[in-house]
Parts: sequence; C-alpha cells; structure tokens
Amino acid sequence: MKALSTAHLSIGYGEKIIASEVSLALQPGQLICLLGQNGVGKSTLLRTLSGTQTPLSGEVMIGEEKLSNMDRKDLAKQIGIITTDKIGMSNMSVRELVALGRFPYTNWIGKESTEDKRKIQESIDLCKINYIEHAKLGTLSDGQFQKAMVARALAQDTDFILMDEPTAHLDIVNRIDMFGLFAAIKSKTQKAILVSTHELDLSLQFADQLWLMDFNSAIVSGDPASLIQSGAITKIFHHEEYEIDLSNAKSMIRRKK
Ligand SMILES: Nc1ncnc2c1ncn2[C@@H]1O[C@H](COP(=O)(O)OP(=O)(O)OP(=O)(O)O)[C@@H](O)[C@H]1O
Repeated sequence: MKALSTAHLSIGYGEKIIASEVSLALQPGQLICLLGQNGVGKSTLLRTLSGTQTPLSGEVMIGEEKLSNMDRKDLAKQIGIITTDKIGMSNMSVRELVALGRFPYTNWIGKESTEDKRKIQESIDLCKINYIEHAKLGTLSDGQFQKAMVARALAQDTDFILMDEPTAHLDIVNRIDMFGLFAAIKSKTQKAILVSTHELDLSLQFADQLWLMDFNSAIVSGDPASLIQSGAITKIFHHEEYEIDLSNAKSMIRRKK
C-alpha cells in the first residue's frame, strides 16, 4: 500500500491562503488526528487531500501518482471521505446506505456482486451495527448514524479514509466507541485513517500521530507524547486566561482490566 502525501501544497479559496508549503504523509496502518481551533482550516485540508477541493498550488499524491491526473471513479476506489453533511435520505435503510459505498465497483445496472455483498456485510459487522441494519436513517440517533457512515466508507474499501469531525454531537461513551472503532479498523485492515477532530484527550489516547494546525503557521506533525513534551499542543490551543494542563491527559480514559 502507498502513502497519501503532499508536495508544495497550498490550500485555500482564491486569494485566501489557508496554508502553504504543506508537506505531510498519511501512511498505511496509521491513525492520524488533525487538531486545531475553529476556522483554522481542517476541513479545507481534508477536502483538498480527498480531491474534492482543488489545491491553490502544489500536489496531493498517492504513491507517485498525482490526484489531479486520476479520474473520479479511480479516486473513489482509493480515498473515502466522511463529512458532517447530513445526507437527506431519511427513508433509506442503514444497509442501503452502506451499499452506496460500493458505487465505484458496481456495473452500470448497479447490481450487487457476491464481493459487494461480502464487503457490505463485513463493514456492518466491523462497525457492530447489525442490530440496526434495516432501520431507516431518519430513525437513527446521531451516534448510530455516524457509525453507519463509517460502515459506508469501509464498504467503499479504500486504502485511505478521511473523516471530518465524526464524533461531533456524540456523548462520551459513543465518542470513545468511535475512536475504538477507528483503532480496530486500522489494526484489522491496515487502512490509513485521518480524522479531523476537537477530541484532544481521545486523540492523545488513540492516534499514532497528530497533525496540528495553527493560524499563519506551518502544520506540525509528530507522535502525541513528543508534541505534549515540546509544548506544541498547548501552543495551538493558547488562551489569554486559561491554559491546558496535559499532565494527566493520557490517563483520562483507561481500558478496563
Ligand atoms: N467556501 C469557502 N469560501 C471561502 N472561505 C471559506 C470557505 N469555506 C471555508 N472558508 C474559510 O476558510 C477558513 C477555514 O475553514 P475550515 O472550515 O476549513 O476550518 P475548520 O478548521 O474545519 O473549522 P471548524 O473546526 O470550525 O470546523 C475559515 O476562515 C472559513 O471561513
């Protein structure tokens, strides 16, 4: 499996540059959390890495191949993206949503092959949503819906899964559950997962690497322990009156004995 990487990448909108000279790589089997304050550009970076937004300059690549040279269907076989957009298909069942992940593989009639059926079932099993397989999307809780969206991305069977704030609106139990799911997917499938999130404590606990975005600064990457030690994390969440105490951050959540 190849890496998703960037070279001399600038991201933004027209004259508005959000980040430039971005040099990052997402490797197979890695769970990376992208952290930063509201409005710093996390969604913009995720969209650009997924090929849904055009870079201002520079390139995003899979191995040696430029995303800009790939057609949409090939790209959809390599990168899956889950955004916070609520899809307006409340009458669709969970299984039907997951099956949508197979769209880059199905033929023009859209008929499911044995392989499609197997991938759909595997994804539903891994996300442990069998009990709501036939439920309509409109009847799901936010947590159930998010898991169904992850299952859809899994069914798409891409090497890279990018997620934009997948735990927004979830309670603490479901947030832990989601991050546990990402870790399980990573270990079982060796897929590369990039999650944009505001969950600092869970990111420190579960991520192999963090990418830290700050205004008017280069994106900093590294493993959680070294970024705590270097002060890089407290720097991006600076506040005039408060400071983040990370001395116990990694021990907030513990696996039960
Ligand atoms: N379509 C757009 N056109 C112009 N500017 C935009 C557009 N979308 C976002 N922006 C701006 O780009 C900047 C980065 O936005 P982005 O949504 O990437 O931030 P974010 O880090 O994901 O924020 P949050 O944590 O609040 O979701 C913001 O200043 C935002 O206003």
